Amino acid sequence: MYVEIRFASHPQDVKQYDTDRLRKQFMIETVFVPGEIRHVYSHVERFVIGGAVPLQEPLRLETDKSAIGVDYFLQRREIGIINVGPAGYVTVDGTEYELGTKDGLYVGMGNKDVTFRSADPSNPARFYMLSTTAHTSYPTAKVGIEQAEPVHLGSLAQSNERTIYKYFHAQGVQTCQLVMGMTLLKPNNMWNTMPSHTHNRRAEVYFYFDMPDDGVVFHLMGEPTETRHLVVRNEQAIISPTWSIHSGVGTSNYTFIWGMGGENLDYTDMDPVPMKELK
Ligand SMILES: O=C(O)C(=O)C[C@H](O)C(=O)CO
Ligand SMILES: [Zn+2]
Repeated sequence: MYVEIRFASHPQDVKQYDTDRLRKQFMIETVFVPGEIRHVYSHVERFVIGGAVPLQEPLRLETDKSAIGVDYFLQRREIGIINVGPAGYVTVDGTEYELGTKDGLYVGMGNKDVTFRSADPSNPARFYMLSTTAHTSYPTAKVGIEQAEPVHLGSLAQSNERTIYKYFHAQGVQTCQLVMGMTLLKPNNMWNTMPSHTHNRRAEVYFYFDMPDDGVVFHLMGEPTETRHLVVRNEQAIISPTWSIHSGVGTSNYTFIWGMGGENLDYTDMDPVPMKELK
Protein backbone atom coordinates (compact mmCIF):
# COMPACT_ATOMS: atom_id res chain seq x y z
CA MET A 1 0.00 0.00 0.00
CA TYR A 2 1.38 3.41 -1.00
CA VAL A 3 1.28 6.16 1.68
CA GLU A 4 2.41 9.74 1.13
CA ILE A 5 2.96 12.01 4.12
CA ARG A 6 1.91 15.68 3.87
CA PHE A 7 2.70 18.34 6.47
CA ALA A 8 0.48 21.24 7.48
CA SER A 9 1.07 24.89 6.49
CA HIS A 10 0.80 28.41 7.89
CA PRO A 11 -1.43 30.87 5.96
CA GLN A 12 1.31 33.55 6.01
CA ASP A 13 3.68 31.14 4.23
CA VAL A 14 1.05 29.99 1.74
CA LYS A 15 0.76 33.59 0.43
CA GLN A 16 4.22 33.12 -1.12
CA TYR A 17 3.52 29.76 -2.81
CA ASP A 18 3.62 29.45 -6.59
CA THR A 19 1.26 27.17 -8.49
CA ASP A 20 3.49 24.10 -8.22
CA ARG A 21 3.98 24.46 -4.45
CA LEU A 22 0.25 25.09 -3.89
CA ARG A 23 -0.61 21.94 -5.79
CA LYS A 24 1.98 19.81 -3.95
CA GLN A 25 0.73 21.06 -0.60
CA PHE A 26 -3.02 20.93 -1.09
CA MET A 27 -3.93 18.77 -4.08
CA ILE A 28 -4.05 15.00 -4.36
CA GLU A 29 -3.73 14.45 -8.08
CA THR A 30 -3.87 10.64 -8.01
CA VAL A 31 -6.48 9.13 -5.72
CA PHE A 32 -7.23 5.99 -7.72
CA VAL A 33 -4.74 3.50 -9.18
CA PRO A 34 -6.26 0.25 -10.55
CA GLY A 35 -5.37 -2.75 -8.38
CA GLU A 36 -4.07 -0.62 -5.48
CA ILE A 37 -4.96 1.23 -2.32
CA ARG A 38 -3.27 4.64 -2.10
CA HIS A 39 -3.28 6.89 0.94
CA VAL A 40 -2.18 10.41 1.73
CA TYR A 41 -1.50 10.89 5.44
CA SER A 42 -2.04 14.59 6.13
CA HIS A 43 -0.93 16.43 9.24
CA VAL A 44 -4.03 18.61 8.69
CA GLU A 45 -6.44 16.98 11.20
CA ARG A 46 -4.42 13.74 10.78
CA PHE A 47 -6.69 12.90 7.86
CA VAL A 48 -5.94 9.80 5.84
CA ILE A 49 -7.35 10.34 2.36
CA GLY A 50 -7.35 7.56 -0.20
CA GLY A 51 -8.78 5.36 -2.87
CA ALA A 52 -9.12 1.63 -3.56
CA VAL A 53 -9.77 0.11 -6.99
CA PRO A 54 -9.90 -3.68 -6.59
CA LEU A 55 -9.38 -5.75 -9.76
CA GLN A 56 -9.27 -9.60 -9.69
CA GLU A 57 -7.84 -9.70 -6.16
CA PRO A 58 -9.57 -8.06 -3.17
CA LEU A 59 -7.56 -5.27 -1.52
CA ARG A 60 -6.94 -5.16 2.25
CA LEU A 61 -6.85 -1.92 4.29
CA GLU A 62 -3.39 -2.07 5.79
CA THR A 63 -1.54 0.02 8.30
CA ASP A 64 1.66 1.89 7.63
CA LYS A 65 3.52 1.36 10.88
CA SER A 66 5.80 4.40 10.39
CA ALA A 67 2.87 6.78 9.73
CA ILE A 68 0.30 5.44 12.19
CA GLY A 69 2.36 3.44 14.72
CA VAL A 70 -0.31 0.88 15.58
CA ASP A 71 -0.99 -2.76 14.70
CA TYR A 72 -3.96 -2.30 12.38
CA PHE A 73 -5.44 0.66 10.50
CA LEU A 74 -8.60 1.15 12.57
CA GLN A 75 -7.01 0.50 15.96
CA ARG A 76 -7.34 4.21 16.83
CA ARG A 77 -9.25 5.47 13.77
CA GLU A 78 -12.64 5.56 12.06
CA ILE A 79 -13.24 5.68 8.30
CA GLY A 80 -15.91 6.79 5.85
CA ILE A 81 -15.98 5.01 2.48
CA ILE A 82 -18.07 6.08 -0.54
CA ASN A 83 -18.10 4.11 -3.77
CA VAL A 84 -18.00 6.45 -6.77
CA GLY A 85 -17.70 3.61 -9.30
CA PRO A 86 -19.71 0.51 -10.25
CA ALA A 87 -20.88 -1.93 -7.55
CA GLY A 88 -18.48 -3.46 -5.08
CA TYR A 89 -18.23 -4.98 -1.62
CA VAL A 90 -16.52 -3.99 1.60
CA THR A 91 -16.03 -6.77 4.16
CA VAL A 92 -15.57 -5.68 7.77
CA ASP A 93 -14.40 -8.42 10.14
CA GLY A 94 -16.36 -11.06 8.20
CA THR A 95 -19.53 -9.05 7.43
CA GLU A 96 -19.93 -8.11 3.77
CA TYR A 97 -21.61 -4.85 2.70
CA GLU A 98 -22.62 -4.26 -0.90
CA LEU A 99 -21.96 -0.71 -2.03
CA GLY A 100 -23.60 0.44 -5.27
CA THR A 101 -22.65 3.71 -6.93
CA LYS A 102 -22.73 6.57 -4.37
CA ASP A 103 -23.37 4.23 -1.42
CA GLY A 104 -21.38 4.94 1.73
CA LEU A 105 -20.12 2.87 4.65
CA TYR A 106 -18.97 4.11 8.03
CA VAL A 107 -16.55 1.72 9.76
CA GLY A 108 -15.83 2.36 13.42
CA MET A 109 -12.69 2.04 15.51
CA GLY A 110 -11.51 -1.45 16.46
CA ASN A 111 -12.41 -3.36 13.29
CA LYS A 112 -9.33 -5.35 12.32
CA ASP A 113 -9.93 -6.66 8.85
CA VAL A 114 -11.38 -4.46 6.08
CA THR A 115 -11.25 -5.64 2.48
CA PHE A 116 -12.49 -4.18 -0.80
CA ARG A 117 -13.80 -6.22 -3.75
CA SER A 118 -15.33 -5.32 -7.11
CA ALA A 119 -18.54 -7.02 -8.27
CA ASP A 120 -17.09 -7.05 -11.81
CA PRO A 121 -13.28 -6.73 -11.87
CA SER A 122 -13.40 -5.68 -15.53
CA ASN A 123 -15.56 -2.72 -14.48
CA PRO A 124 -14.16 -2.11 -10.99
CA ALA A 125 -15.61 -0.28 -8.03
CA ARG A 126 -13.86 2.96 -6.97
CA PHE A 127 -13.87 3.39 -3.21
CA TYR A 128 -13.00 6.87 -1.95
CA MET A 129 -12.11 6.96 1.74
CA LEU A 130 -11.47 9.51 4.46
CA SER A 131 -10.28 8.54 7.93
CA THR A 132 -9.90 10.51 11.16
CA THR A 133 -8.62 9.58 14.61
CA ALA A 134 -11.18 8.13 17.02
CA HIS A 135 -11.61 7.71 20.77
CA THR A 136 -14.35 5.09 20.90
CA SER A 137 -16.02 2.51 18.71
CA TYR A 138 -19.32 3.28 16.99
CA PRO A 139 -21.18 0.64 14.94
CA THR A 140 -20.42 0.12 11.29
CA ALA A 141 -23.31 1.45 9.18
CA LYS A 142 -24.17 1.61 5.50
CA VAL A 143 -25.78 4.79 4.14
CA GLY A 144 -26.94 4.76 0.53
CA ILE A 145 -27.62 8.01 -1.26
CA GLU A 146 -31.37 7.33 -0.71
CA GLN A 147 -30.83 7.30 3.07
CA ALA A 148 -28.55 10.35 3.12
CA GLU A 149 -30.21 13.56 4.33
CA PRO A 150 -30.73 15.94 1.39
CA VAL A 151 -30.49 19.74 1.71
CA HIS A 152 -31.39 21.76 -1.39
CA LEU A 153 -29.41 24.97 -1.81
CA GLY A 154 -28.72 27.71 -4.34
CA SER A 155 -30.53 28.79 -7.50
CA LEU A 156 -30.14 28.61 -11.26
CA ALA A 157 -29.95 32.42 -11.31
CA GLN A 158 -26.75 32.17 -9.23
CA SER A 159 -25.52 29.08 -11.14
CA ASN A 160 -25.24 27.16 -7.85
CA GLU A 161 -28.38 25.03 -7.53
CA ARG A 162 -27.29 21.85 -5.78
CA THR A 163 -28.25 19.14 -3.29
CA ILE A 164 -26.05 18.42 -0.30
CA TYR A 165 -26.45 14.81 0.88
CA LYS A 166 -25.29 14.27 4.45
CA TYR A 167 -24.11 10.66 4.96
CA PHE A 168 -22.36 10.60 8.35
CA HIS A 169 -23.32 13.51 10.59
CA ALA A 170 -24.57 14.50 14.04
CA GLN A 171 -28.23 13.70 13.32
CA GLY A 172 -27.44 10.47 11.44
CA VAL A 173 -24.83 7.73 11.77
CA GLN A 174 -22.82 8.31 14.95
CA THR A 175 -19.10 9.01 14.57
CA CYS A 176 -16.30 10.36 16.77
CA GLN A 177 -15.34 13.34 14.58
CA LEU A 178 -15.97 12.42 10.98
CA VAL A 179 -18.71 14.35 9.15
CA MET A 180 -19.08 13.36 5.52
CA GLY A 181 -21.38 13.77 2.55
CA MET A 182 -21.74 14.49 -1.13
CA THR A 183 -22.90 17.52 -3.11
CA LEU A 184 -24.46 17.14 -6.55
CA LEU A 185 -24.75 20.21 -8.75
CA LYS A 186 -27.81 20.38 -10.97
CA PRO A 187 -27.17 20.55 -14.76
CA ASN A 188 -26.29 24.10 -15.92
CA ASN A 189 -24.99 25.01 -12.45
CA MET A 190 -21.24 25.39 -11.92
CA TRP A 191 -20.57 27.07 -8.56
CA ASN A 192 -20.11 25.25 -5.27
CA THR A 193 -19.97 26.70 -1.79
CA MET A 194 -20.30 30.32 -2.93
CA PRO A 195 -20.86 32.44 -0.82
CA SER A 196 -17.87 30.77 0.80
CA HIS A 197 -17.05 30.03 4.41
CA THR A 198 -14.29 28.88 6.73
CA HIS A 199 -14.56 26.90 10.00
CA ASN A 200 -11.62 27.13 12.36
CA ARG A 201 -13.12 24.29 14.38
CA ARG A 202 -12.88 21.78 11.54
CA ALA A 203 -10.67 21.09 8.52
CA GLU A 204 -12.11 19.61 5.33
CA VAL A 205 -11.27 17.56 2.24
CA TYR A 206 -13.06 17.92 -1.10
CA PHE A 207 -12.95 15.12 -3.69
CA TYR A 208 -14.30 16.09 -7.13
CA PHE A 209 -15.75 13.51 -9.55
CA ASP A 210 -18.44 12.90 -12.20
CA MET A 211 -16.51 15.28 -14.48
CA PRO A 212 -15.79 14.84 -18.19
CA ASP A 213 -12.14 14.12 -19.11
CA ASP A 214 -11.63 17.63 -20.46
CA GLY A 215 -13.59 19.33 -17.67
CA VAL A 216 -11.95 21.32 -14.87
CA VAL A 217 -13.01 22.92 -11.61
CA PHE A 218 -11.21 26.06 -10.48
CA HIS A 219 -11.11 25.25 -6.77
CA LEU A 220 -10.78 28.43 -4.71
CA MET A 221 -8.72 28.32 -1.54
CA GLY A 222 -6.83 30.61 0.81
CA GLU A 223 -7.75 33.15 3.43
CA PRO A 224 -10.85 35.10 2.34
CA THR A 225 -8.72 38.17 1.52
CA GLU A 226 -5.88 36.16 -0.10
CA THR A 227 -7.62 33.73 -2.43
CA ARG A 228 -5.76 31.40 -4.78
CA HIS A 229 -7.01 28.80 -7.24
CA LEU A 230 -6.16 25.20 -8.03
CA VAL A 231 -7.18 23.64 -11.34
CA VAL A 232 -8.75 20.29 -10.44
CA ARG A 233 -9.66 17.46 -12.79
CA ASN A 234 -11.89 14.42 -12.41
CA GLU A 235 -11.25 12.27 -9.29
CA GLN A 236 -8.78 14.64 -7.65
CA ALA A 237 -8.93 15.85 -4.05
CA ILE A 238 -8.09 19.05 -2.16
CA ILE A 239 -7.04 19.35 1.49
CA SER A 240 -8.65 22.46 2.96
CA PRO A 241 -7.06 23.74 6.20
CA THR A 242 -9.26 25.43 8.82
CA TRP A 243 -8.30 28.95 7.68
CA SER A 244 -9.06 28.39 4.00
CA ILE A 245 -12.21 28.94 2.00
CA HIS A 246 -13.21 25.97 -0.17
CA SER A 247 -15.36 26.91 -3.15
CA GLY A 248 -15.20 26.20 -6.83
CA VAL A 249 -16.49 26.87 -10.30
CA GLY A 250 -16.44 24.28 -13.06
CA THR A 251 -16.67 24.12 -16.82
CA SER A 252 -19.89 22.11 -16.33
CA ASN A 253 -21.80 20.62 -13.40
CA TYR A 254 -19.98 18.04 -11.24
CA THR A 255 -20.22 16.18 -7.94
CA PHE A 256 -17.95 16.24 -4.92
CA ILE A 257 -17.54 14.44 -1.62
CA TRP A 258 -16.75 16.64 1.35
CA GLY A 259 -15.50 15.33 4.66
CA MET A 260 -14.50 17.03 7.89
CA GLY A 261 -12.84 16.34 11.20
CA GLY A 262 -12.16 18.51 14.22
CA GLU A 263 -13.67 19.91 17.37
CA ASN A 264 -17.36 19.38 16.69
CA LEU A 265 -19.86 17.50 14.54
CA ASP A 266 -22.00 20.56 13.80
CA TYR A 267 -22.32 20.83 10.01
CA THR A 268 -23.85 24.31 10.34
CA ASP A 269 -20.96 25.70 12.42
CA MET A 270 -19.44 27.82 9.63
CA ASP A 271 -18.05 31.35 9.49
CA PRO A 272 -19.69 32.82 6.38
CA VAL A 273 -17.52 35.12 4.30
CA PRO A 274 -19.45 38.22 3.17
CA MET A 275 -19.10 38.59 -0.63
CA LYS A 276 -17.79 42.14 -0.13
CA GLU A 277 -14.80 40.83 1.85
CA LEU A 278 -13.51 38.37 -0.74
CA LYS A 279 -10.26 39.37 -2.42
O1 LIG B 1 -22.15 22.86 -1.80
C1 LIG B 1 -21.82 23.22 -0.67
O2 LIG B 1 -22.08 24.37 -0.22
C2 LIG B 1 -21.12 22.26 0.16
O3 LIG B 1 -21.11 21.09 -0.16
C3 LIG B 1 -20.41 22.73 1.37
C4 LIG B 1 -19.67 21.64 2.10
O4 LIG B 1 -20.56 20.69 2.55
C5 LIG B 1 -18.89 22.26 3.23
O5 LIG B 1 -18.00 23.00 2.96
C6 LIG B 1 -19.24 21.90 4.61
O6 LIG B 1 -18.43 22.61 5.50
ZN1 LIG C 1 -16.84 23.77 4.70
